[in-house]
Order: sequence, then structure tokens, then C-alpha cells
Amino acid sequence: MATLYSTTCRSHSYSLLPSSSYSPSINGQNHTQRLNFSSCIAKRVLPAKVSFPFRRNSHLNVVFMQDGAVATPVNPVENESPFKKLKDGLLSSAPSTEEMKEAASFDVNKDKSTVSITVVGASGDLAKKKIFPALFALYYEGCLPEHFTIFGYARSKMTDAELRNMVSKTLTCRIDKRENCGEKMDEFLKRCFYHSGQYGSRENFAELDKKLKEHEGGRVSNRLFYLSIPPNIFIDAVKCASSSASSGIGWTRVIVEKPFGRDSGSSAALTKALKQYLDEDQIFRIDHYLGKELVENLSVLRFSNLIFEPLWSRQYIRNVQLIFSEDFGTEGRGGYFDNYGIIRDIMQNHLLQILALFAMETPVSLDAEDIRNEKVKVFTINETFTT
Ligand SMILES: NC(=O)C1=CN([C@@H]2O[C@H](COP(=O)(O)OP(=O)(O)OC[C@H]3O[C@@H](n4cnc5c(N)ncnc54)[C@H](OP(=O)(O)O)[C@@H]3O)[C@@H](O)[C@H]2O)C=CC1
Ligand SMILES: O=C1O[C@H](COP(=O)(O)O)[C@@H](O)[C@H](O)[C@H]1O
Repeated sequence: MATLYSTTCRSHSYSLLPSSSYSPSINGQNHTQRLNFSSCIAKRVLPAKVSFPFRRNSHLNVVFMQDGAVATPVNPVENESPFKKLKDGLLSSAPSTEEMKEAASFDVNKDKSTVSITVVGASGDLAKKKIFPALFALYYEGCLPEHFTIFGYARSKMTDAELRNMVSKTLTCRIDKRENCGEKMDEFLKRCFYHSGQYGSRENFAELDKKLKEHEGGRVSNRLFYLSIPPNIFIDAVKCASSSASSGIGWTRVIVEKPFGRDSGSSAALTKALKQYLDEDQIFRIDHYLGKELVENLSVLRFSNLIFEPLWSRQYIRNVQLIFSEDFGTEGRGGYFDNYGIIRDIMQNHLLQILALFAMETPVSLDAEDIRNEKVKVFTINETFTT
């Protein structure tokens, strides 16, 4: 599973923008979700006898994923403790601006390559509120490559100027004190374009492809499609984007927003359907909580802090509570909560991700696969969740 986990370019998640603290208060009251767990803290917290009922192939040391895909093996690291390796990695991964730019350049051959980002569903709430502002933050930080183009794609009729106008209303310079922010915004907006089309139309995506090619100007073109649309049209959009607008000579990747189904079966079915058109490593399922600075810092706090690291155990911690609290009402989400539920909305994703980062063993490296493997163990050994 490709997972967006940011360790380098800090502002690549939309949540890194100072959040407007958006929290559901059911019936207009402050709403708090509490996840209590005292049975799932890492290694030293577990009773000595607990074993990991982890599905492993004894020869290959692989982890089987829900849909049958196989994650890469974890190689034992000799003569170097995972903790030391991770600590070194965490400390050295605090990136300088230059490193961030380097890491974000997407291609070593940067003069010859370009990245085209298409926000599918650009007329919608998430695009306006989070995605465009996050893209602007990346641009401001120098984390987008020299040659990049952003396209909004949706059914609504809009000109480029109308898209820019819409986007400009939600761009913000609120991270730290920004210099030349207005100038940067203008430069950014000039790189934003719009194409109107149906999500299930190969012709419309072929038109988009033509426009993308004009902007890419013959460079190696990497293409990213951000699916900011309701899940029932994910597959249509992926089918058409992959057949009519994927990159001929670069990578093509798709970011899928939650929800990834409403239960295990439907999530596996969604993955299976996506895989008709994409390989697993082209699919990025985003959990924006992993990009929150506080959440990112959790690993540093746990594994690199000499005071906390030895204390992070059941010997010293009796009870841990994750409290999700928002200071405003449902704000139009009532129907969604009635149908989908607050547990699916924030608990099985955001809060469980935090729980896993909090309770997992030291991963052998900061690679997404290694971190994921440790997270899986936390959930596999956990017997009870009470809310
Ligand atoms: N909004 C948020 O804060 C969050 C949203 N998400 C997820 O992100 C995705 C996008 O969310 P959001 O922007 O709020 O969604 P919207 O309901 O605003 O939909 C986005 C766009 O998709 C198109 N659309 C909406 N409904 C349909 C439909 N039935 N058939 C075809 N096209 C449709 C519309 O564009 P047009 O009519 O122009 O084609 C709309 O502007 C969803 O999967 C959502 O669950 C995840 C986390 C937070
Ligand atoms: O994904 C979601 O997250 C928000 C909370 O995230 P934040 O970054 O805005 O604090 C939550 O309010 C929303 O219901 C949920 O869909």
C-alpha cells in the first residue's frame, strides 16, 4: 500500500496549514470522541506472553495485505539497533530548506521534467478549503518542481480566470510571517488552469490530456490526479484518467481521498477496482492527520527524545486517552454523520493512525512499508477497543 507519510517536505499535507480546528459538535454542542486504550502500547507495555498473530510467510517474511497484495519484506538490520537507525533517521530528517527543495524536485533531471497536478472535483469543498491552499503552501516553500502545472477538473463550467478567482479566496499566508505573499499568490495562480468535463468521459479526459501536453512542452511529464470527488465516482474517473490522460513518459499517480469504503469488504472491493487500472504503488490513500505537525512530531518525541523514550512503556504509563474534540457544530455534516457515522469519519482512520504511531514498536526504518508493518502489529494484537 502506498501511504502518504511526510517526513521530508513538511507542508505537503493540507493539514499542515494551521487548521481552522474543524471539529464536529453534534447538535451544535462541543463534540468529543474519546478512545481509551490501555492494552496496546508497544513492546514493553505488552504482557511478555503476547505473540503477534501476524500473517507471515515463513520463507519470505512478507505481510499479506487485505486484498492479497504482498508488502515488501522487512530485512533484519545487523549490528545496528532499529532504535539507533530510526533515531538517526528522525534527527537527520529534519530538513533544511535546501533539502526540502531537493526532496521535492520529483526528478533528478528537473530541467527536463514537469509535474502536472489535476485536482479532480476542483469545484468542491475539499479542493477549495484544503487542496489548493496546501498546493500553494508547497509552492511557497519551494517544494514544487520548477516546471509544474495545476489543473482543476470538474463538471461545472468555469474559465481559468473563474477558477483562479475561486481559489484565490481561500489561499492564505497564515503559516509564519510570509514575505512577498501576494506576489507568490499571483505567480501560483498563473500556474492554475481549469478544464470542464464529465468524470466518466474518456473524450473529456483526452481533451485534458491535450491541454496538459501543451503545458508540459515535450518534457518528461509526471502526472498526479487528486480525486477530490465522492467515492462512487472514483472508479469512473480513474478508468478515464488512466486510459486517456496518463503520462506516456513519466509516472502517473492517484491520490484517493477517504472514505475508502465503509467496511473491510467494500474497501477491498474499491482497491480491487482501482487495481484494474493502476498498480498499487500508483495509489496514495491520504490520511491528512499524518501530515499534522503534532502527529509527525510524535515519532520524534518517542524515538529521539532521551527523556521520553525509556519511559514510553507500561511500567510508567497506566492509561492513554485519545480525545478528539471540535469546537463547532456538525455544520452541514449531519446527513453524512447519520449515514456514515463519526466512527468511520475520524476514528477508524485519524485516531487509529495516531494510536498506532503512539503504541507501535520501533520500525526498522522510516520507510512507509516498515512503519506500516509496525502499525499493523498494534492492531493485530489489540483485543479490545472501548469508546
Ligand atoms: N470536504 C472535506 O472537508 C473532506 C472531504 N473528504 C472527501 O473528499 C472528497 C471530496 O469532498 P468534497 O469536496 O467535500 O465533496 P463535494 O461534494 O464538494 O464534491 C466535489 C465535487 O464533485 C462533484 N460531485 C459532487 N457530487 C457528485 C455526484 N453525485 N456525481 C458527480 N459529481 C459530483 C462536484 O463537482 P461538479 O458538479 O463541478 O462536477 C463537486 O464540486 C469526498 O470523497 C469526501 O468524502 C475527505 C475529508 C474531508
Ligand atoms: O477528515 C476529517 O477530519 C476533520 C478534522 O480534521 P482537521 O484537520 O480539519 O482538524 C473532521 O472534522 C471531519 O469530519 C473529517 O471528515
